[in-house]
Amino acid sequence: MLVAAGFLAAVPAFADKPNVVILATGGTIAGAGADVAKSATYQAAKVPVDKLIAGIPTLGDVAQVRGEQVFQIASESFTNEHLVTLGKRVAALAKQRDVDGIVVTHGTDTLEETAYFLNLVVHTDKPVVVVGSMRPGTAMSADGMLNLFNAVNVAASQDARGKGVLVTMNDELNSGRDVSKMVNIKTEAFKSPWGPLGMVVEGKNYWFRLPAKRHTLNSEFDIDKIETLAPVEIAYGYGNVGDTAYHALADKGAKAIIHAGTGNGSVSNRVVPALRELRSKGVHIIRSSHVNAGGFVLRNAEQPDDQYDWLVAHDLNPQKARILAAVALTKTNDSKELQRIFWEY
Ligand SMILES: NC(=O)C[C@H](N)C(=O)O
Repeated sequence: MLVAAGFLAAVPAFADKPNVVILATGGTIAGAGADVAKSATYQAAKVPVDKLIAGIPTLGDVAQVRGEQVFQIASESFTNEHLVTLGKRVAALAKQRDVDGIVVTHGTDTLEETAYFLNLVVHTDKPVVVVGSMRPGTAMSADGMLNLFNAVNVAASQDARGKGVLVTMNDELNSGRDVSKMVNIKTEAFKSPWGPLGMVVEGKNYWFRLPAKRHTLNSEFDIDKIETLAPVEIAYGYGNVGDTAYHALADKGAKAIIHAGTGNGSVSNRVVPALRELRSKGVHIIRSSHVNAGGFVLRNAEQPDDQYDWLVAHDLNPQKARILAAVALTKTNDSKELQRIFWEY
């Protein structure tokens, strides 16, 4: 069962404090290891949200906090159905007058996908903050406690409103649109290719820039009108690549294939004929780049997108491009419209 929503925990606080709801989905921030030395070998998604909240008594000084256990999973197991369920819950809470901000605790493996998804589909200017940790709470120097404390502070603050979905990891305030997991073993794991929006230090936000792309209230996508996401898959580009994966994904019903390309989103000449054939059968081909520090793919760079009617993901990495395509295809199948959406979001 996907949903186990329900009131689970509350931290006593003064009535004049902002109301923050923590939606817990699992991940390492809810992880547990066999002993304090186990910072990397542990089990994710073990600790319930009431225990996470109880572990940070100072949260009560910041906000009236209550928790809901939406899922208890490692984030690599997130599906489109999880995204839609979570998005609808965030949107419903954001409409409540007695909710000032929302925190989503999440595994870090797909945190960047969920944060971008919520940024695209939840119509609110209230702070929505997605947070995880790289070490379980049972480990020495666990990072989840401070990350969650920061997230609640940001969700409770007026100055975080209208900035889109945010991610608080390692004291940085990053846009959910831009941020990506860059390394899997350090607490400084999340970076945005265009830099953080700000810092959160000792419960205070320090802002340096604003998101330029459309999000939340200014988005044409609305989770209240979305029941299912379009099937979009990713295939990886590398030396000696063949076209088997592309054909297999299309045969299984992919409406779009994100080409996680080399360099400029380049496509091997061993693959080009297959992609042209799939496009002629109606599958959208979206070129992105899997370069580590952030790609930048332009139309007609390396491949004649205008001639082939392919799309480019611009600076979105393959997994974020999948999210945008899966959302956008719920509204349009027109390639010009889809390309406009990729420039605007
Ligand atoms: N650090 C983490 O949270 C990793 C974990 N596999 C997850 O994404 O749930």
